[in-house]
Amino acid sequence: MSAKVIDGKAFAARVRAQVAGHVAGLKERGIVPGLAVVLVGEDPASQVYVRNKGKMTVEVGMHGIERRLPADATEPELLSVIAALNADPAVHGILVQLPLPAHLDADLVINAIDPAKDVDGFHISNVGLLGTGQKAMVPCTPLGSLMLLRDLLGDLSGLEAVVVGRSNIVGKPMAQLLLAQNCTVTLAHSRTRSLPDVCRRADILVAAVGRPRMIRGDWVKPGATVIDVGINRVEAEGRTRLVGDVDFDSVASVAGAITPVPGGVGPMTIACLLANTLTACCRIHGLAEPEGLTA
Ligand SMILES: NC(=O)C1=CN([C@@H]2O[C@H](COP(=O)(O)OP(=O)(O)OC[C@H]3O[C@@H](n4cnc5c(N)ncnc54)[C@H](OP(=O)(O)O)[C@@H]3O)[C@@H](O)[C@H]2O)C=CC1
Ligand SMILES: Nc1nc(=O)c2c([nH]1)NC[C@@H]1CN(c3ccc(C(=O)N[C@@H](CCC(=O)O)C(=O)O)cc3)C=[N+]21
Repeated sequence: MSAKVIDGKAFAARVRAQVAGHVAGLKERGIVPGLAVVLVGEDPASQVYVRNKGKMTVEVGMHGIERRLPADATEPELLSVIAALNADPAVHGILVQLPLPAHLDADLVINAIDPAKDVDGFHISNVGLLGTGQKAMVPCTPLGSLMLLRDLLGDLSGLEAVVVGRSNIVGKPMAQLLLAQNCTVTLAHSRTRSLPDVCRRADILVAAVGRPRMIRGDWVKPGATVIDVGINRVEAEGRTRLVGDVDFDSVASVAGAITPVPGGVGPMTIACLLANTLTACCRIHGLAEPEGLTA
């Protein structure tokens, strides 16, 4: 192996420590940032994410709120929970855990969140603000990935970036952020022709596909920086473990740097969720925003 393994876990701990420092400062003014997480149903993978988020919210000194609804909750029921959180002055961030059960319209639900409290950055207002280079709430996973890239590479201007996956929650906002950093961006997906050739052009390769170990060493330009967003549960020897969308061993022998799974982008997502909640709280209260925690 030749690649540097990017320690997202350690970086995320530093981001959380910064957030905690700002939260302590706000407390002296009598302000406690509040993050509300809305869960519909009992998706087991979601439960882990929610538990980790809850623990870290309290750790940085924020107020954590959880609203659980049964899997068969109706749209009006869910919308009324969101309306109450929008109106609650103790709540500065609202996250509705995705995916929602199929009978609920996710776009409608997300767009019911007050954009100022939309710490996922999924509301159409925030998507539009990001796309036009205006101040927005930036989706956590792309924001965390960008922080790792800037820390490692500094100025990203002129670099070839290839993002594999075009979801609204990862691929598209990741491409927007890289474009704003003056990368030459290619957004690849399931209809992309000659995907290995496209990937081999990349100085920065971001994998957000949801296919275990799809991207292999011979798809990667020597020295490239590889960000593996994928979180896939696979069965091996009777146990489940997490693997990314990147075949770590073969890619690590070619790449210049790579994020591991677990311990890469995942912890950064949670750290950025807390950073976004802090940013939202400062904006709502008309206070100066903390530096270095936004895109
Ligand atoms: N680390 C973290 O914090 C987070 C990790 N994740 C993980 O990231 C991964 C992606 O998540 P998400 O964006 O929500 O996934 P989606 O399923 O919403 O999107 C997957 C994307 O990958 C594309 N794709 C699927 N198969 C192929 C293929 N064979 N070749 C090329 N492209 C393909 C799809 O293309 P098309 O549009 O053409 O169908 C689609 O654009 C998952 O593993 C998820 O668990 C997600 C969020 C946060
Ligand atoms: N509205 C919404 N916003 C999201 O951001 C969102 C979502 N819904 N639905 C689910 C996906 C997935 N996601 C993860 C975040 C952190 C880890 C994470 O912390 N992973 C750790 C540990 C994982 C473990 O060990 O279980 C790691 O990779 O090291 C994983 C996955 C956010 N998502």
